[in-house]
Amino acid sequence: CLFDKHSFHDKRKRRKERTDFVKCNKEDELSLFKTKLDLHVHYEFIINSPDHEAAKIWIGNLGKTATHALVYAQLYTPDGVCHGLHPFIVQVKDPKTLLAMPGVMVGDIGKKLGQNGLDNGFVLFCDVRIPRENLLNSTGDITPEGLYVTPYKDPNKRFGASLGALSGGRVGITRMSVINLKLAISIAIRYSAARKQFGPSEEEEIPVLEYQLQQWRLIPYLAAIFALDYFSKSLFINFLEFQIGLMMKDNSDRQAEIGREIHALSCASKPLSSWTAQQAVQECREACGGHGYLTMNRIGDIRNDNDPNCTYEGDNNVILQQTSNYLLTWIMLYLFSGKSTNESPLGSLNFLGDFHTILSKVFEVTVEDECLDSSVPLLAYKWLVCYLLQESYLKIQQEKQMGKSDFEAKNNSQVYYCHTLAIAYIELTALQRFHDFTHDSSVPHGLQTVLKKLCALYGLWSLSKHIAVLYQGGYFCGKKCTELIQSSILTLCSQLKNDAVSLVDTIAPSDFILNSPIGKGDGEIYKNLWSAILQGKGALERPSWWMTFSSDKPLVGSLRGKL
Ligand SMILES: CCCCCCCCCC(=O)SCCNC(=O)CCNC(=O)[C@H](O)C(C)(C)COP(=O)(O)OP(=O)(O)OC[C@H]1O[C@@H](n2cnc3c(N)ncnc32)[C@H](O)[C@@H]1OP(=O)(O)O
Ligand SMILES: Cc1cc2nc3c(=O)[nH]c(=O)nc-3n(C[C@H](O)[C@H](O)[C@H](O)COP(=O)(O)OP(=O)(O)OC[C@H]3O[C@@H](n4cnc5c(N)ncnc54)[C@H](O)[C@@H]3O)c2cc1C
Repeated sequence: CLFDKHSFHDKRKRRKERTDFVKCNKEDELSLFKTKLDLHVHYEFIINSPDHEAAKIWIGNLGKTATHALVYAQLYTPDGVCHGLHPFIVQVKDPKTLLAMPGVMVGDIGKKLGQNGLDNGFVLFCDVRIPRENLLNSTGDITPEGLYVTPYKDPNKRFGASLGALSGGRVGITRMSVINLKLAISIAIRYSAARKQFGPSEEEEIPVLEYQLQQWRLIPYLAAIFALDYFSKSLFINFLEFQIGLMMKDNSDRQAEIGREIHALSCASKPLSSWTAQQAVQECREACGGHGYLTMNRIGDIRNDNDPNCTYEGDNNVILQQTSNYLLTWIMLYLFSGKSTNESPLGSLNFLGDFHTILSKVFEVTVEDECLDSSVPLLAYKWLVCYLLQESYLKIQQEKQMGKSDFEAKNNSQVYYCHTLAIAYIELTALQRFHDFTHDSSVPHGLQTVLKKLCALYGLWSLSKHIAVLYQGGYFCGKKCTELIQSSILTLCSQLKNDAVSLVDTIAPSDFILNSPIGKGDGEIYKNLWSAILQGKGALERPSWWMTFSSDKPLVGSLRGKL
């Protein structure tokens, strides 16, 4: 150490006055890491967490398994300047003993609602020294002379680039949620096709899937599987293109634009996919009646395992704001400043080039036959996004005119405006991509019919949640518009009902993986359920407490009050 003790402590003292954020593994958190970080002249960093509130918790694998952590910390240079969040590799455990390294307090946070196959940990640091090389330096570095250097002029841009790693997780979670959706719907549709209940006469009982209500509850989610499956794969391919650009050190404007668009898309695709799955799993649980509540049938586990997809890698409600910020930047840059519109590299903004024309449109469909096509919800969605974009922008301006700060104006414009805007934008993008796919000549003709129906159903059903805004902005007028959307949804559900089991067979994993007696591919729900129940541990045995209870049983009346 080139600092003498005195000067080192002086620096520590000055640091004490600051509250810094250190994020372990990934950036964010509920509990802040109040940490001090010094650059040592021997080019070591020193990390400290002043108290338990500074503990970073929830880190996947850190509780029991991981030996090294990626820590996001505020980087301070010896001149006292803070350069913002940077990623550091820190060894937290000895790989031979799995015991904590000196100065590191690391442990497991305990049982969670789900995902207990993975340990989540906490960590605190006390004077932990790490070499200068442990700073991952793609967005900022320290020279051998101890100077901070970065290729980014704007600290916010450097911060954004540093958070770019989170996009990959969000793209991944979008797909993970689709998998959960597939599992739950496979179980519920197979069960509903086999489970008979009531009927038109005393003698005849019909499968519950024959009921319009059951179809309306489940088949739109089946359509959502196909739409979101295609969309999430296409997003993953976009993400790969972006990663290849990063690896090839592509510094072009296009590469930077792809990064921003992926960020906007993934911050909304994760909410769309995880919320769709979460709502679907609950619907499936109820659609399977009491058996849906039996642990062995798996729906409870799927619900609990999908649940954190709504929270980790950024809470859905929080990251949706990143998407609406992106869209609002577009409107300010290209619309109100009078510049001509540009096309976004991944195409999700291209339709905004016709912003004014789209806004002047109204719903023109008059008969159900025309409404059974995905081009109908697609047009409506384009109008919806343009309208919500305009209204969100105006709402923020209005808040500012009332004297609100930028921070307050944004916060007060989320509900009914920016939040809905981000959701409508991602639903439109998912629908547009699936629509293009189902109309592509490379798709075999024999499959196109059913895929187009699924696409139309997904579009109409998603759109039906925005009916109030469609009337509010004048796209819909009169009750006929809603009637057409509703009757088309029911017609498509009924048309797809006979294909539902075959469609499930194309997406369900093997019975071994699905692991649900009522969801098995053979449809023998009662045989499978009966067999699983009888094989249950202790199913036919007396309760474990019986012996204790009967050998030490109080006499009847002996516990009665003596007075
Ligand atoms: C394979 C799948 C595996 C799944 C397992 C998952 C396990 C889960 C693990 C975790 O949960 S790890 C922890 C994950 N933590 C988070 O996701 C943190 C969520 N919070 C945030 O990302 C930030 O708080 C947030 C960006 C939402 C808001 O931060 P700020 O309000 O300080 O930032 P701001 O909005 O001012 O953004 C600064 C700039 O960075 C940009 N930016 C932010 N994130 C970016 C990103 N990811 N890519 C590109 N740009 C990004 C942003 O657009 C903006 O650009 P502009 O200045 O040009 O407007
Ligand atoms: C199973 C699991 C695994 C995880 N694994 C990891 C991991 O490996 N590494 C890691 O670093 N983290 C991990 N996390 C933590 C996770 O990333 C965070 O929980 C997540 O980012 C949400 O942050 P938070 O918990 O601080 O929520 P908070 O930000 O405290 O949010 C609480 C509530 O407040 C609302 N809210 C917050 N800010 C706003 C706002 N600006 N406007 C409106 N509403 C707002 C949110 O919508 C939310 O409903 C994990 C979490 C879970 C559940």
